[in-house]
Amino acid sequence: MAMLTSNLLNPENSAHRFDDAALLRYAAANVEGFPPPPVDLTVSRFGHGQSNPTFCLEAVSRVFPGAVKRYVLRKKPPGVILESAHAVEREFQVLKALHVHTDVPVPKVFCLCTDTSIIGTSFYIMEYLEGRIFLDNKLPGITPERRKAIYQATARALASLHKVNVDFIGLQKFGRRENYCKRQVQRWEKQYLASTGEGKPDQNPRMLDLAGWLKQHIPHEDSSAASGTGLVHGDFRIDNLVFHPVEVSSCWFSMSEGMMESGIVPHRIGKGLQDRVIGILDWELSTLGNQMCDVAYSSLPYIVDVTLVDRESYGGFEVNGTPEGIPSLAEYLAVYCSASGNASGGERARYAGKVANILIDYAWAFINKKSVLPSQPPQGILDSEVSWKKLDKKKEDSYPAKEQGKFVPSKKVLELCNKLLMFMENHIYPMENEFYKLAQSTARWTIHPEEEKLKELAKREGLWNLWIPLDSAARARKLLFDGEDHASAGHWNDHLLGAGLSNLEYGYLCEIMGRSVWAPQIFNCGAPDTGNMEVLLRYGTKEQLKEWLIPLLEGKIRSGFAMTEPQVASSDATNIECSITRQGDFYVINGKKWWTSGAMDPRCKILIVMGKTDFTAAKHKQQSMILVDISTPGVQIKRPLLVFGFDDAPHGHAEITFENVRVPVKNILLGEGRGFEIAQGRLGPGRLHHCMRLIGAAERGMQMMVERALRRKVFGKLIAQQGSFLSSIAKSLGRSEWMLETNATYKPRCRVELEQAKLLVLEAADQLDRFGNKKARGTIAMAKVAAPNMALKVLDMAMQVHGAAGLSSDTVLSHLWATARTLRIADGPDEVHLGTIAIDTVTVRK
Ligand SMILES: Cc1cc2nc3c(=O)[nH]c(=O)nc-3n(C[C@H](O)[C@H](O)[C@H](O)COP(=O)(O)OP(=O)(O)OC[C@H]3O[C@@H](n4cnc5c(N)ncnc54)[C@H](O)[C@@H]3O)c2cc1C
Repeated sequence: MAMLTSNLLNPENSAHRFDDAALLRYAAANVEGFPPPPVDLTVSRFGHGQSNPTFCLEAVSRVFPGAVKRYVLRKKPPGVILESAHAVEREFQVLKALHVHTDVPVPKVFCLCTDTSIIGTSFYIMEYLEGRIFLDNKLPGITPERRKAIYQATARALASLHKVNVDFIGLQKFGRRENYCKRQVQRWEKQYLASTGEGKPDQNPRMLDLAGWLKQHIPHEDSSAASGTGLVHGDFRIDNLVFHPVEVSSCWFSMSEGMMESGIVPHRIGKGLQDRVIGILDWELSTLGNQMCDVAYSSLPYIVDVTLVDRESYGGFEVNGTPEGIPSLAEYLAVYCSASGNASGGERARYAGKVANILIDYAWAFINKKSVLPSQPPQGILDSEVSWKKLDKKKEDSYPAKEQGKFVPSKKVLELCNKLLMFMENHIYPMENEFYKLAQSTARWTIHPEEEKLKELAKREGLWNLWIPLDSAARARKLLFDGEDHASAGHWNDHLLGAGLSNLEYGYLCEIMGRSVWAPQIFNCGAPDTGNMEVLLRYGTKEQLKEWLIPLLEGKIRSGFAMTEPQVASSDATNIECSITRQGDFYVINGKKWWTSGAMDPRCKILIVMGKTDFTAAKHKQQSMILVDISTPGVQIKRPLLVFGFDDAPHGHAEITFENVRVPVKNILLGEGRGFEIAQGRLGPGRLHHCMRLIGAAERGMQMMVERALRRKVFGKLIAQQGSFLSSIAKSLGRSEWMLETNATYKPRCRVELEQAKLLVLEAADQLDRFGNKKARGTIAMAKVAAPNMALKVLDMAMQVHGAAGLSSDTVLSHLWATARTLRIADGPDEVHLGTIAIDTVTVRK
């Protein structure tokens, strides 16, 4: 049975009696909303738990006696204790950071008092959470259905805290991330040795063997501060969680307009939030470190049962049977994976020696087991909202190495993929809301400070300028460093000229970046900068490279590409009218451009402008490209343009006029009349990147669609379970195609189209690497048609499954969709690519 929080209260323990008057004065001054004096204060102690003593303060206003307010006070134990033990200050710090900056369920903290004159030790006061606490992890007296939900909620709560990015909530110095397991084992061993032996309980040699084994089997990632490290609770178990207080009983009816229209009888839907965790308690052992330790510790009931009764077997659920409804260990771990993304006395202390020996035995038994997870996904898990598809996806996402095949990433690329996936999970997705918030505020045309910090982090992690193809990097290196000091060239090799990847290799990485509209720029891989840098790398002079390419490669400035003009059909670049006229040592530019992406960005310093230097030359020799410093007199940004209402702040798409803009002759790229040639070069790799990103956007849409379908119930069933039922209903009613599409069939269909498009994009990248831009153009054109059209379909279905939320700005779907839609025009209209494909096909046939 569940205990309510209030059932765990005992009358105050004399060892912890306070000076009520001092405490009242302190609370009135420091606790937000504390009843004004005169107040009667009752202090009772929570009986459960054995760490920092914890009390309930009940404040009753004498003026309004009905107004009872409850708070929780947590303090250090009285008497002399180790400096580092019972650090309520740290608990306060972590709770505050989590409550203010994240959705992790924790009580709100009001104040930390380090003045020992108030109650004798440091303490803090926090919100009182009335809810259910399950002291027995077998959940006796609970229905199987609720047991399942409770364990799932537990796994999700753990995942939520593990997803926290400590760098963003001020906890980056909360502990040392690396060598957590190693330090833990060393500490246990030391404590065990100190508490056994002469005059104390006997030493168990198997414990020493166990410590030795553990030290030899520390997971290799433990030594680094990267993957799998972050905030660790340190004591995560079900009895440290407060669940929503309402017992399950209520159901309610809902009838949407759609149901009324279709005449479908409403079903009982939704069982509410009763099994939601509303508070994770007891943060005394929290720190930064290897989060898998929390996962392992929370799985302990499956392995060993250390409740305080004598019995024959201390085996956990896996030995003595899992109580009906409680998911298997594999299922529990699946939910976790899927969602991620003092001892102030007490009975337990008396049993510590016995418990230690039981744990030693079970630890050895567990070590000798082969694997925790079965080779196949657990059956029936779909019913419990968990997506094995998502786990499969995660497997996919971890890019396991294979041995052969055309599109098999190398080990180096695999490593980069895994690093990038981790970066997305840890740094990009958690920041998306923040970035959107700023982009919708009045400060929309400014840069979020975290963006620049993340860029630095990406640089440090070697995830910078990955788009640079080998040949372009080689040219830049030669131009910039030939005859110069090798040390500085070495620095460049390491940091700024990419990772020496081919276009195909970059394809795998670019796809991952495309999953968030905010990601590419963090890795200095965003449009139009990559295309512009590519132009400079291929065609720039040494001087141009030094002046503009270097700051672009460093991510210090951004750039725009100004070709399209409002008054002419710009898909045919021979139409453009902007003039670039030579006058002595200068070119003078006059014209009007629009849709210059990135020009609104405060960091945008340089534009590549396409215009005509000779209106009388041959059709494809009239155009030139020239570098224009955006601050040159005569350059005027007129307005940002909107795409389906998105202005894409702070990046933006600008309308710009050029009035007698004078730029030095040295700014011309490659030479007069070479603009078309450069445009062809720029449209190769740079634009294939769009296709790669679109694959990523579709993957994200697909993943969100699946998650939603497995979570959301309509008419009494999960959307994912509606399959054939609704299909046949839809058919018999002759309803529109989406009804058929959005159910059993949509996922496989999307996947087929996505895989087709992905292979085509990879093929185009491969051809680009092997045959060059010109020969690969037919396949590139195919990819440019296929990718946005596929992404639009997948994202459209994802939006459909999300209902109204899919169309709102509360999910990333509508923005991803809008971006994908622009690319059927912005990347050159489909029709132009189809024309290229036709010409290419005819030429090949001939
Ligand atoms: C979000 C966004 C960002 C952009 N960013 C930039 C940028 O950074 N820099 C820049 O210079 N431009 C940019 N553009 C502009 C983009 O490159 C142009 O819109 C595109 O080249 C088409 O030119 P247009 O709009 O003048 O259409 P038009 O050339 O007028 O074409 C209109 C339509 O005519 C049809 N059509 C065209 N050619 C053919 C054909 N051969 N056969 C059959 N039908 C055809 C197609 O249906 C096409 O959509 C951006 C556009 C958008 C929407």
